[in-house]
Amino acid sequence: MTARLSLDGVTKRFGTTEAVRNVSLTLHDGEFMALLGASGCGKSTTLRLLAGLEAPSAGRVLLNGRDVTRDSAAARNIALMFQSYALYPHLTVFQNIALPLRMRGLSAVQRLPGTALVSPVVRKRQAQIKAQVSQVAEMLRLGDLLARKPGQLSGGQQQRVALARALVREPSAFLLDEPLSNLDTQLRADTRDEIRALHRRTGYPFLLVTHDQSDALSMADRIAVMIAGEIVQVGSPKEIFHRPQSIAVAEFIGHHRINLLPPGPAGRLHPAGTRLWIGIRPEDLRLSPEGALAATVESRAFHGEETILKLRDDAGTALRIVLRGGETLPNPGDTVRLAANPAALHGFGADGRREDIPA
Ligand SMILES: Nc1ncnc2c1ncn2[C@@H]1O[C@H](COP(=O)(O)OP(=O)(O)OP(=O)(O)O)[C@@H](O)[C@H]1O
Repeated sequence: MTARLSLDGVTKRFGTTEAVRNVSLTLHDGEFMALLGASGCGKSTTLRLLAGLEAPSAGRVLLNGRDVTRDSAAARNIALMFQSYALYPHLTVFQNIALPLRMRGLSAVQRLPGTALVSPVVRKRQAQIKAQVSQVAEMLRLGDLLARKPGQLSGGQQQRVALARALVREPSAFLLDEPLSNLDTQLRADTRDEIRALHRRTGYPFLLVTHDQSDALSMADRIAVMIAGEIVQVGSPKEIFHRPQSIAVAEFIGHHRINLLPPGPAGRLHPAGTRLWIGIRPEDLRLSPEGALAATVESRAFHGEETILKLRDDAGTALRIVLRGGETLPNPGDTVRLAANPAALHGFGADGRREDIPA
């Protein structure tokens, strides 16, 4: 795969705040990458550095292998979409989408009303713009809405107009900053599909910034996990979920927070001879009379399709287990035994890094 857009050892400081620390990251041709991290970890700054809206304090930005660190955002032609759609309310959908083409393809004088009547050049260019807008509008199912103003559109439709406006520019890459955060659950699911489909149809490299792991896990080919200004792991959604490279990533990923058992004697869930922290996801633990780990139930919460038990093991460690079957549920105060498939255990050394658990 060809590298399209990269950060090479980039650091960005705002006064004494180091928002982005020595980040190297490559977005390849045609791939869909998610930049995932908690609020304030430096995701938006990373996008702005890529797009050319911020200059790095150190390091380089590369576009198609060329150093563009000092190039303007306009020269890079990278589409950057924000949480808010930033459409012009007084312009129609057609005019909003056509705007970047008009700015690029017509001079200030040629953009004046009426010039098409007297100039064949302007007429020809306007016909081209109309064709380009129609093609993109069709792709995003906006064909019937071209005469409306943004105020007459739903949130999802406004979002599609913003995508269309970015798309007509034929950008080098698409950077999307939390595009789903203003949407309700159903619209969010539809827009996820929309963005994925747009990516497939256009083949542009996409980088999606999100704090929502479900968005990242469900949409991206690769995920870059960012914590406190640093990229701590890059991998496929399955790798990130099943093989987190550190306790920090393991705790960040997963619908339910992973259980962590401190190093302890063999037995319990610890294999013989290890001094590792053992991570086990709440959905990977099960109740079993022969289970190696004894624990007391502290609370039980029914959530419809699943029940969450909070427990404490005999070494005092708090644990959670998610039950989805129809088993008889223990009550608070009961002592139970827990078992886990050895393949579901994650081992971490004292420095928090992943280590293989000896067989
Ligand atoms: N222009 C700025 N001046 C000073 N500090 C800034 C500036 N922009 C960002 N920061 C700081 O840099 C850090 C990273 O901010 P950034 O907006 O990149 O995070 P984020 O991960 O995108 O957060 P969110 O998900 O909340 O948007 C924060 O501590 C923020 O306060």
